[in-house]
Amino acid sequence: MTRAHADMVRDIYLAGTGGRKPRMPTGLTSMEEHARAVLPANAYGYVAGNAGVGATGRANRQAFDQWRLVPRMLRGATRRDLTVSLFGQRLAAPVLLAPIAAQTVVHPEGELAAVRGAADAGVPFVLSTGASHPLEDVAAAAGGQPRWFQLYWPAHRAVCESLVRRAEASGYSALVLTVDSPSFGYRPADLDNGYLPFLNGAGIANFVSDPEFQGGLPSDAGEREVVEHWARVFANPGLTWDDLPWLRSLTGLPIVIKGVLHADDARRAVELGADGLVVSNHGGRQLDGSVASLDALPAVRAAVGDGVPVLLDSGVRTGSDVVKALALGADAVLYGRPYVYGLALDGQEGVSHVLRCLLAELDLALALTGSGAVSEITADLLAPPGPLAGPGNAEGGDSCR
Ligand SMILES: Cc1cc2nc3c(=O)[nH]c(=O)nc-3n(C[C@H](O)[C@H](O)[C@H](O)COP(=O)(O)O)c2cc1C
Ligand SMILES: O=C(O)C(=O)c1ccccc1
Repeated sequence: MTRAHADMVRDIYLAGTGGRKPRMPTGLTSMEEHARAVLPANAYGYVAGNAGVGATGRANRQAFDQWRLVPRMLRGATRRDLTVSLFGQRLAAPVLLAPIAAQTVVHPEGELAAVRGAADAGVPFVLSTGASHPLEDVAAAAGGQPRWFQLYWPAHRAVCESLVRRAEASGYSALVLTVDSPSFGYRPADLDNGYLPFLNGAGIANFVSDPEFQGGLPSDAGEREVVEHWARVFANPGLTWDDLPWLRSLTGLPIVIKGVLHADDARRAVELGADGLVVSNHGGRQLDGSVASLDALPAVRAAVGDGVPVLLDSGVRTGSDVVKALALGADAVLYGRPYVYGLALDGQEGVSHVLRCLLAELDLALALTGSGAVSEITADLLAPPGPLAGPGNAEGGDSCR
């Protein structure tokens, strides 16, 4: 990296003096309202929607808001090193794009544009099993840039193995096994809209392109039969920890378990061969009323010790949020909905714009906390959590969008 990310901010200020404005908003929480204005209501509801009354969605944001950073002065802040190492891979920043299914519902190019935007910013992309494009096509669009594959473990082991082999063959360098969705949560927005993206084909590309999946279908199967077969194969509510050694024996790729919130589950995952964890409540879309991810993080970190990579998602919006997550024990974060709003607004450009904003803000947050490198972010940057103040927070804070 030849220029600090924060140089982008200076460029925008300088451009501003010439009367030019950036085409997209730079406020990372305002992406959402801009995207809402351009998206059909059902697509917006699918992305922004939470489970139940949205209690966990709000809790995710409140957890970030109640921690305050204590900036440190005069430590020298000309250069910041944002890079981190995970599973022997060097990352430009402690940020990856979260797996988000069915992205053609917000932009016709879907994950192809998103992965290109991620590659522009040097940020790894985590592709969902429920992607709108086959994983091989997304790998090709990524060029040489790093990518991980998120696995929803199908009901049929042959399909599971096939997805893993395809991911290996296409250069995905880690598997993210999501364990918090034995079934999808109770999501009123989608239920009210009668909107399930996979029903119109947006989230089943990795299945219809899979030889093992195809093998379970008559050759003349119609659309309805394909979706019904998908519904049988996709979900695996019977999965238990006892299945994990089979996956472990199947692949040499690092296995990262996503959706862990309890210290005992974290320990168990690691005992059974997981290489890393994502502390996540699926952005408040699964069990409404469940604990905020950030609140669950310290106990998970304590349970597995310092040697195991622990990532966090759910509610990360700003550079300061990334600093808070790292200060509380995360090695990196998954960035979710905001990049999908960028995708909705301007495809590949929109995604890279959102990431440039995030990395610029993170770079500045390091400068302003007197941290020369990500490794210098420690718990002593945090003030004890205090009560939330201000009219916005009195109503329950930002919604988690
Ligand atoms: C529209 C949408 C689709 C998602 N699809 C998946 C998925 O296919 N697999 C998965 O593991 N997580 C999925 N997630 C969860 C994200 O990976 C991540 O945990 C969540 O978005 C974090 O919350 P945030 O975006 O509010 O920060 C999805 C989230 C959203 C918003
Ligand atoms: O909406 C989700 O959270 C999700 O995980 C998903 C997965 C597959 C298809 C559609 C949504």
